[in-house]
Amino acid sequence: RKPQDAKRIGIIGGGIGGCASSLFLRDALRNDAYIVVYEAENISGRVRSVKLKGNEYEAGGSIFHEKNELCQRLVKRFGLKTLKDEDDNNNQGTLINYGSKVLFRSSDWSVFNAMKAFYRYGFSPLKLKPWVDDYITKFARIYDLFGRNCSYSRPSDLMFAADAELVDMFFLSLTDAMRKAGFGELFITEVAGAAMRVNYNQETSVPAFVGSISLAGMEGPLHRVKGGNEQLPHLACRSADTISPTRVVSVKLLNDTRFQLVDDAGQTDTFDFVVLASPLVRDRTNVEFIGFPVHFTAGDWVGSYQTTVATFVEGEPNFEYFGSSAFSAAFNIDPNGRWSSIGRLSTVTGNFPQMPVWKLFSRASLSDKSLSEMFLRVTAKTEVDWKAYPNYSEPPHYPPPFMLHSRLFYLNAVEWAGSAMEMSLIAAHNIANAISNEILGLHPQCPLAARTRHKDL
Ligand SMILES: CC(C)=CCC/C(C)=C/CC/C(C)=C/CSC[C@H](N)C(=O)O
Repeated sequence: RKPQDAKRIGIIGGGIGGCASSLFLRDALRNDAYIVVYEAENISGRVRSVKLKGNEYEAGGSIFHEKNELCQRLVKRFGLKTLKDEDDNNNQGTLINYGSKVLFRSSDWSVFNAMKAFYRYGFSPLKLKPWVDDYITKFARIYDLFGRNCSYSRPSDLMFAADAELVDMFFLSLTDAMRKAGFGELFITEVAGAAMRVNYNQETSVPAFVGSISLAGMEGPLHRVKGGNEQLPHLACRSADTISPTRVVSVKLLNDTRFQLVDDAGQTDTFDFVVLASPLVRDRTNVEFIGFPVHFTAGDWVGSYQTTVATFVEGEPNFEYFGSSAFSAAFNIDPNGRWSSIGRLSTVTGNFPQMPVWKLFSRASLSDKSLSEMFLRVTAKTEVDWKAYPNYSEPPHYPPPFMLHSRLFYLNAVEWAGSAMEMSLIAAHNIANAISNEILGLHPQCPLAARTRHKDL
């Protein structure tokens, strides 16, 4: 094709999903596409590190699972290395708390610990890994589907094509799914509760799909990119022809095949395909849609996002406040607790600074008074406050479609199944397959989608 014939693709949002969409589209379409990524704030979005006293720490999307193939492939492709997110050799134990009451304490997986875990939770700890691994294996069939160029118009269709059981997990709470699988009540409340709190700042009443992702994020093996996860979106975004440092304020349907985007600098551009790679958030009308059918603009797919505050503190914790002697990490399952989790951090290069640095997650900003109760000494601190994840206990109760309208895709729909770096890459790959199949006239033979079974989707 001549450059002027290249299809124009506008990507709204330069987080890991938007940047990966650009990369996967470039892979599939080479010079047949002209790609613009709009990002007014920072490329890499919620996959970001913060600086404290000259060192950098992961502040947002911080880990991926060893079996997360798309993350692994990008790491390899960009010539990066990973750090295994394993305990440092100075691990001083992990606590599960209800406020300042310690419910369970582990030091490492010694025989003694296994006995303690058995005493409190029975056989449940032994069941966890096989249960989570089974879902990870089912989930991994997505990579075969992508290898065949398959794409689906909804997250539930994609999951169903990988394995029907994955979709069943959208309709059960984590608590119910774990009960059904024979896990004990105390284990669900405390261990699954701790996983949900540290990964999503939410409870086990959320759908089992995101719940099992959160357990996978506790079980591991887990990795992160040496030097910082944000390198992945930054390097992926190099595949775009233009990065526009502006915010798209409206998407207008010009006719059935073209869209007009207007940004906050007043620039207008037209595109053949649009990828919305930014969450549709209630009370924060980020993009106006003009000229679309009414059902599209009714807001059924707009949800609320959970505020998570990450506070980074260099200092000495007041371990007594957390009801214990020294520890490396603690999770609080009290739903009204001031803090959700606290853990000692290593830098993005894997070093533990001499003066320990701690990351606290909470639902609201921690006042100086609270911090002075939690720490005997604070020598430096910084805070990142963001709408980190969907609020899974509020609508939409199952994920919105990827395809909002012919040739208009919503990447962050996938977050309503589960929010994780790999999930954004999966949505990006699915959308890139859909767009490139249409441009190249490909019609791959793909397994059936969910609606044949789940009529309500
Ligand atoms: C369906 C299941 C059980 C797994 C799917 C595979 C998958 C997406 C695993 C991801 C595990 C993981 C790294 C979870 C962390 S959750 C969010 C976290 N706080 C972060 O992004 O840093």
